[in-house]
Amino acid sequence: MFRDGLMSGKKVLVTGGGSGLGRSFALRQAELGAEIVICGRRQAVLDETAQDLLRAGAPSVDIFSCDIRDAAAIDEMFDAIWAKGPLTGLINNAAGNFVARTERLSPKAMDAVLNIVLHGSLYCTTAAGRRWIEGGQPGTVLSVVSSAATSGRAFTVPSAAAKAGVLAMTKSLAVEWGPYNIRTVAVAPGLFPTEGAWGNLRPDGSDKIPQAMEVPLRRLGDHSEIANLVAYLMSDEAGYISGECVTIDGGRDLLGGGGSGILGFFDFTDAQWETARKGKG
Ligand SMILES: CCCCCCCCC/C=C/C(=O)SCCNC(=O)CCNC(=O)[C@H](O)C(C)(C)COP(=O)(O)OP(=O)(O)OC[C@H]1O[C@@H](n2cnc3c(N)ncnc32)[C@H](O)[C@@H]1OP(=O)(O)O
Ligand SMILES: NC(=O)C1=CN([C@@H]2O[C@H](COP(=O)(O)OP(=O)(O)OC[C@H]3O[C@@H](n4cnc5c(N)ncnc54)[C@H](OP(=O)(O)O)[C@@H]3O)[C@@H](O)[C@H]2O)C=CC1
Repeated sequence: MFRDGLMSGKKVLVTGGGSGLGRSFALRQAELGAEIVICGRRQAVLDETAQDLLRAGAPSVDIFSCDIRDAAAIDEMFDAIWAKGPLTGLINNAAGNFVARTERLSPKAMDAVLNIVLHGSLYCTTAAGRRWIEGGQPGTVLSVVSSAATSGRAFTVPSAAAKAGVLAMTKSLAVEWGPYNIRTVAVAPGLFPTEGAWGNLRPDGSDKIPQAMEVPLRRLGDHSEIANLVAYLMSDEAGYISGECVTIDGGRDLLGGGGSGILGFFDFTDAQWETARKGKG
């Protein structure tokens, strides 16, 4: 689909790039010639993916065990990256999310999600932007949001609120940093199977109908479809796109309110919520 070497000369950090969609984004850009940096909390996951990235063709791969809730740790990571050469792009992909009745959330539970998604994305974005501006270098920030950012989503309220914040950040910085030749864009994925999303968001009994039936195109997304979109948006071919959020969900958001998958939770019993919370769902 793309010319060989589309991403040659690029160096991209994917937060949460060791697994799930982030891993697929990193792999696709490695195939297209980008140097890759990934971070996450689990060292073993990062190590394994680093080998896959080299095999895929990345000219270099760096990994950082870094919790993006920690602004100081992020700054250290960015210093270490810049010491070897500046990034050209950042993908805010790492996230945390789970289903719960909002009125029962503890402050710690709210913070767990907000600190990863909203604070982590803002810390990483400013860590990159500050360095690009000081160095007089262009850059691209792509943030992975969801249709919850615009439509809201019941039972995952901290995530919806955080994603809305990240989308507002994207649109705000497209203006503020445009004169520095820094682009900020977003993608809003629909249903793309990953361990994290399916493990945390689909406890037993929550699917009233088969998941594919929540989608007008009658199927789930394939990782290659969103990885190609992300590669395009990160490339110079998308050089005039800024402040935009591209939805890639087979039309699911147009069903309204986060899809019919929500309906199962209205009838959840206390026992089902407890099972979901313990991760057995
Ligand atoms: C398929 C369809 C796609 C549908 C498509 C819809 C797409 C929506 C868009 C977003 C999708 C995604 O992000 S999918 C990505 C999902 N991936 C992940 O979540 C992976 C990373 N997640 C995590 O690490 C954890 O789940 C998370 C809890 C967020 C953070 O872990 P921590 O170890 O930091 O936190 P913990 O110490 O375990 O918990 C912190 C507090 O949160 C509470 N807590 C934890 N889980 C809880 C739960 N289920 N219900 C209530 N409360 C909970 C704990 O009790 C603690 O509060 P106290 O008891 O008070 O101490
Ligand atoms: N899959 C889907 O259908 C959808 C996904 N999305 C979005 O796509 C993105 C990827 O989701 P998905 O791949 O499904 O999620 P996963 O849970 O599978 O992956 C999340 C990644 O983020 C990392 N991560 C989580 N918390 C932190 C942290 N505090 N610091 C550093 N890294 C962290 C995890 O690594 P580790 O645990 O090792 O830290 C993991 O590699 C997210 O932004 C999500 O909101 C949006 C809509 C739908």
